[in-house]
Amino acid sequence: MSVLDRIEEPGDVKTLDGQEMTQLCAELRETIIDTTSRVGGHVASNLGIVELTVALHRVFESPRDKIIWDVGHQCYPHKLLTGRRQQFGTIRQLGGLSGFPKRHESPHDHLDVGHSSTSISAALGMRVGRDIQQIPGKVIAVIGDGSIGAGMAFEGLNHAGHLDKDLIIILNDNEMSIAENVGALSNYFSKIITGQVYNRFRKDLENMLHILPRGERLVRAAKKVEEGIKGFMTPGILFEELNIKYFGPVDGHDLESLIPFLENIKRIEGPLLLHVITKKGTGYAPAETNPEKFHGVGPFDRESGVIHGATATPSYTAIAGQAIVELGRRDQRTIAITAAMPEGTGIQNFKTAYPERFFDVGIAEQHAVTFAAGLALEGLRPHVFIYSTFFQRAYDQIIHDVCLQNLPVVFCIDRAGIVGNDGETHNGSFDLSFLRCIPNMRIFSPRDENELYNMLLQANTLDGPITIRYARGNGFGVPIVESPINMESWEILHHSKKKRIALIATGYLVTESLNLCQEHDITLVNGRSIKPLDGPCLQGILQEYPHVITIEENSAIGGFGSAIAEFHCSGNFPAHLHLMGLPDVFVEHGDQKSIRQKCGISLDALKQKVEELQ
Ligand SMILES: Cc1ncc(C[n+]2csc(CCOP(=O)(O)OP(=O)(O)O)c2C)c(N)n1
Ligand SMILES: CC(=O)[C@@H](O)[C@H](O)COP(=O)(O)O
Ligand SMILES: [Mg+2]
Repeated sequence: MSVLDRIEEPGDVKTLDGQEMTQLCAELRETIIDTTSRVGGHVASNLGIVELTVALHRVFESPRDKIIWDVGHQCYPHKLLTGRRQQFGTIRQLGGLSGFPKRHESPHDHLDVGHSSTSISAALGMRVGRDIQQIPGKVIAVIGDGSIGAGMAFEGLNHAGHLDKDLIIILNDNEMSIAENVGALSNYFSKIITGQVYNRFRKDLENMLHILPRGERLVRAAKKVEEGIKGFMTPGILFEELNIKYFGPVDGHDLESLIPFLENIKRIEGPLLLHVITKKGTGYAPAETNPEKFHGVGPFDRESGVIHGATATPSYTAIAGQAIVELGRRDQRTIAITAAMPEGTGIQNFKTAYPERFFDVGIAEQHAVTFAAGLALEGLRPHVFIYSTFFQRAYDQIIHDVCLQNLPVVFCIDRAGIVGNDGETHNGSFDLSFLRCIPNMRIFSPRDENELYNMLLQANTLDGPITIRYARGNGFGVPIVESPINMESWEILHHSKKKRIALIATGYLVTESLNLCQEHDITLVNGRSIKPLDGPCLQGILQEYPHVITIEENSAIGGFGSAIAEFHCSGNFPAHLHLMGLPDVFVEHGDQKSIRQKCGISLDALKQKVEELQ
C-alpha cells in the first residue's frame, strides 16, 4: 500500500515519519504528473507546492483550521490529501472534480475561488467572524508572489495590520507569476531571497557611522541608527511596518525546516506572514525548465513533455497577437497592455517587436484600465488585452476612467464565452451584459479570425472606447486577408426565399450556423456590432420575418438578444423573438463542446429551435 493510499483524511499526515512524508511527496507528484498528462490541468504550481501542503496538513488541523488557497490553481495536493484521491482522475472534466477549491466538494475547502488575490480579505473576514462567535481554530491564507502584488491583496494586508487579529499569511514565492513576475514588489522579494537586503544594511550602517555626530546628541542619534538598523536588517520590513510580523525566508521543499517554522508561527499572536521559497514544476523536468508552458496545459506526453493537440488552425488569441504586431508597425501610437497574461492573450510577439510600447502590469486589471486611460489622454492608442472573466474586476475603471471621458482605449476581450475546463470562475459569460449599458462604449464580435484581424487593424481609426470580444479556442482556418469592414454595419450571409425565419447571430456562432441556415433556408445575419445595433438592418428583419432567433455565447440576460428585444419593444414589429444564450447559472467545467451542448447554444439546439418554428 502506498503512503498516499493510507491518507484517508489530512490528519493522517501527522502519523508519518520523515521518510514516509518524503515518500508521500513523491507519490503526490507522481499522481499529479500522471493525471495531468492524461487530462490536462495546472501542473507547475501544483508540483511546486507539494511539501508546503504536506507541512500545512501536518501542523494544522484541517478543517478546524482553515487553509484558504489564493487563485486555487495550486490545490491539487490538498485535494489528494483531503479525501478526493479516488476522483482525482476526473479533475476539470464534465461531472468531475473542479480544478479549483469548491465548498460543495469538501469540508476542507472554505472558499470558492479562481480569480487571484482574494485570500487575505476572505481569511480576515473568517478570522473576525470566528472571533465574534468565539469559534476556535486558525485561519491561514496561502498566496503566491504574483497574486500578492494585486491591489486587493494590499487592501487585505492594510486592514489585517489595522485589526491586529491572529491571521497567518503564507507567501508562496516561486519568483514567477504565470510568466516572469513583474513589479517593484517582486524585485523586493528577490532581494530578500538573495540576501541583498542584508548587504544593503551593512553598507548603510557603514555610511551612517561615518556621519555619526559627536557629543550630547550622540544618544538620540544612536537610537535613530538603531531603528534604521532594525529596518534594514529585517528582510520583511515592508510587512513589519504594516504591523504584520514577517518570518522567513524558508526553503519550501525542505520539510525539516518548514515544519518547525510552521509549528513556531502557529503559537504567535497577531497577523503574520511566513515567506516560503518554492520552485515551480519541482520533480518534473519539462515543467521545471519551462514553468510558463506548464502553468496550465492540455494533455501531454509525460516522457517528452510535448503537449498534445496542436491543431492546424490558429486560435483567435494567436490572430489577435498577429494583428496587434501589424498595427504596432503601422501606427506608432499603438500600445499593448496585459495584466499578467502575455502568453495567454497572445501578445508576446508585440513585446519582442516593440518592448517600449508593451506593458505587463502584473495581476492588476484595475490599474491596467486606468493606466490605459492615462496613455490615451496623452494621445496614444492603448489596447488592453484581457480575459473576459478578469475584465470584471475593472468595472468601475472602465466606466469612470475610460468611458466617462470617451477615451480611445481598445479592449481586446479574449476567452469571451465558455472557456471549458476552468469552469464557473473563468467563463466569460457576462461581458456583453455589463458593457452594453455603459455610455460611449461600442462592442464588436467578429464571426471568424479574419474578421477579428481586420477589426483590430481598424481599431485605431475609431474614436472613443471600443471592445472586441472573441472566444477561447481555434478559428475556422479561414485565410487572413486584409479588407476594410464597416464595423458598425451587419451583413446578411444567407437570404431565405421563404422569409419565415431569420437568425441574427454574433461571434463565432455566425460562421458556425452558416451551413445550417443554408440547408434549412434561414436568413443569416452577422450581428458583428452589438453596440450600436445596425438599426436599419434590424428594422427590416423585424418587419419582414415572423420569427427572429438570436444566438450568442453570453448570458441571455442583458446580452445581444436583450439588445434586440429592447429595440423590438421600441417599435410595432410583427416578429416573434426567440433568444438563445447562456442560462442564468454559473456554468460548470467540462470540455467546451459538452458545455455548449448543455447550455443549449450548440448547433443541435439551434437546429431543434429552427425545426420547431418551420
Ligand atoms: C484576477 C486574476 N487575474 C489573472 C488571473 C490569471 N492567473 C492565474 S494564476 C496567475 C499567476 C499567479 O501567480 P502566483 O500567485 O505567483 O502563483 P503561482 O502560479 O506562481 O503558483 C495568474 C496571473 C487570475 N486567476 N485572476
Ligand atoms: C488559474 C488561471 O486563472 C489561469 O491559469 C487560467 O486557468 C488560464 O486559462 P487559459 O488556459 O484559458 O489560458
Ligand atoms: Mg508565483
